[in-house]
Amino acid sequence: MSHQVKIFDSSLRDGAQAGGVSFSVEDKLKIVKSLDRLGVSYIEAGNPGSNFKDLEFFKRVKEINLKTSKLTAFGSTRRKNISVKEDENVQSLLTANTEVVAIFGKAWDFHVTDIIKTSLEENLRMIEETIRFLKEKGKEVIFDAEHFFDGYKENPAYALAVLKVARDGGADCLALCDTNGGAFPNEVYEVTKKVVETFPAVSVGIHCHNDCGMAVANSIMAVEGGANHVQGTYIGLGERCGNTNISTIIPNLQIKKGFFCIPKENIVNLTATARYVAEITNVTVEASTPYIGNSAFAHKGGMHIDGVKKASHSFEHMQPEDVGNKRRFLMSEVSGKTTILPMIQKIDKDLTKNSSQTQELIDELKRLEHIGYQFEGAESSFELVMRKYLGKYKPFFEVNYYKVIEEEPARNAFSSSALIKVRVDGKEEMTATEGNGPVNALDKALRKALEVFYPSLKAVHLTDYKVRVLNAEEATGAKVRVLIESTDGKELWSTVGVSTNIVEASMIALADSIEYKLIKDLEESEGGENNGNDDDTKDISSTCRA
Ligand SMILES: CC(=O)SCCNC(=O)CCNC(=O)[C@H](O)C(C)(C)COP(=O)(O)OP(=O)(O)OC[C@H]1O[C@@H](n2cnc3c(N)ncnc32)[C@H](O)[C@@H]1OP(=O)(O)O
Ligand SMILES: CC(=O)C(=O)O
Repeated sequence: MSHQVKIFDSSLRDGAQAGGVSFSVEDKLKIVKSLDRLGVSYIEAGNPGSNFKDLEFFKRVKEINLKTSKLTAFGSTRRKNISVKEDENVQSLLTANTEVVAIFGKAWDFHVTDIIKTSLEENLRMIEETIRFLKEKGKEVIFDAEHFFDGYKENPAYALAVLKVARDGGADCLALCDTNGGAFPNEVYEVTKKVVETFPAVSVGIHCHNDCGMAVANSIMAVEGGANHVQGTYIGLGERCGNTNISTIIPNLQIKKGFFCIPKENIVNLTATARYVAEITNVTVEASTPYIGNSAFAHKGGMHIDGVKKASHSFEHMQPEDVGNKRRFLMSEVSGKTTILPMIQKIDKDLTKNSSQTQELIDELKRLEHIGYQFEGAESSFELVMRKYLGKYKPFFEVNYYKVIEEEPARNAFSSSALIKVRVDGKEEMTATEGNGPVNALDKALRKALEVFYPSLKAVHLTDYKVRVLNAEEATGAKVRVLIESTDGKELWSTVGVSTNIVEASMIALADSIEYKLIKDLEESEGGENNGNDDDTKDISSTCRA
């Protein structure tokens, strides 16, 4: 049986100290449930002495029957010169009524004398008495030795004396905190090893901040030094530069180093949990986050994609599915033929890497990217380029004419109106609509006109619209790239348009989005691929205008 490292998640306490984060009680309850499902040992869910929200949370969390995690309330030792019983913060920890409490106390003599402004002896009493009191109340107590590494560097005897009184008070775990995030892995290893040797009968934990980008490395080195409890936040959120990222530390310890952190069958849920926690927290997980980020297994360089297709471990340290993530191949000007071949073969299965069309299409991809297109994330637009080039394209509609009018001040909620004329199978349809901006008006007008012929478009709507200025030095004359994301409730797809005119760039992306949906519908109804009109046109100019 592998050695256990207990995972202590503080997303809802230290994570809540991150700029831009504000959890509601409902958010906290949802995150508690998902971390419990994942199987972390402890969930430090709030600071009842700090605010009303956390007090309400600790009342309501009783409704949840946790299966694997122990709920933990966080607070400080008693204040100086009062008894523990008189201390409101300590009382609030009891009110929270959790099985476990984590309390922090100063381990750096400078903080004792200059920040909380008391004597070194009183600080030791504050720590020991608070822990003893909480133990007498039947709590499992984790002692967070705040600033332990900085304290140890300046006054090791005092830092160790702090741990000794915590141990004597009955602490179940001594968590060594790199509160300022300035420690380096070799120091963390040496100091943790010394603490483990000095206090062999008690669990030693590690709590790192990421100010030097070392939080995960430092936590690993603490475990190497004998720590068996790691604190952090699930997606690395925390004050300043964040805390040890739990979604990184779990696979590092469990998959790479052979420790037990969470039930084996839950490792596959690491990515979904990260996305869920991020969604509830209302933040975006950095795409490059190890293991669980959207780009953690995304390959862009043509040679890398070629290598991965031949043998995935040529450019991947592990299988993405093992942590519930996915491999992605990104299409761009640094792609090679291998990258675009699957999409080409979806349209024409007889083409190969050596077909002249494959080379011509990769050249076209690079030409379009050179003039400002970006197909990474807008593969649907390039699929249309390919279909047109390969003659596997049926023009579902033509836009004969459009006009957008802006009116300021607006007469009503709509400041813009659009007039559009489309032709489908020789029949013309003209519509006008209003919108809260020119693109909104155009989008509505285009779909309204085309819904007459293609009712399935009623289900399509935009989920994202992004504009990027490509050559800012041209100021208002600059070229812009518009990326839109659409959905029909079943699938998401992205298309792109480029022009010096933002309305035209949007129109290109909107028309591509509709074309893509219609091709998809046709393929579904035919139960296979759309072979279009098979007239070998190589006109791609109506999709991507140079
Ligand atoms: C490293 C960490 O993450 S530790 C946790 C830090 N997290 C937070 O601070 C978030 C929650 N904090 C809060 O809501 C508030 O700061 C409260 C409710 C705890 C305290 O609020 P206030 O009483 O108004 O005090 P304030 O925040 O201004 O100052 C902190 C006080 O705590 C004292 N203090 C700080 N650390 C400790 C400690 N380890 N033990 C005892 N007292 C401490 C300080 O000396 C200061 O006391 P003073 O008012 O006598 O000077
Ligand atoms: C306890 C804590 O959050 C710290 O010292 O960083």
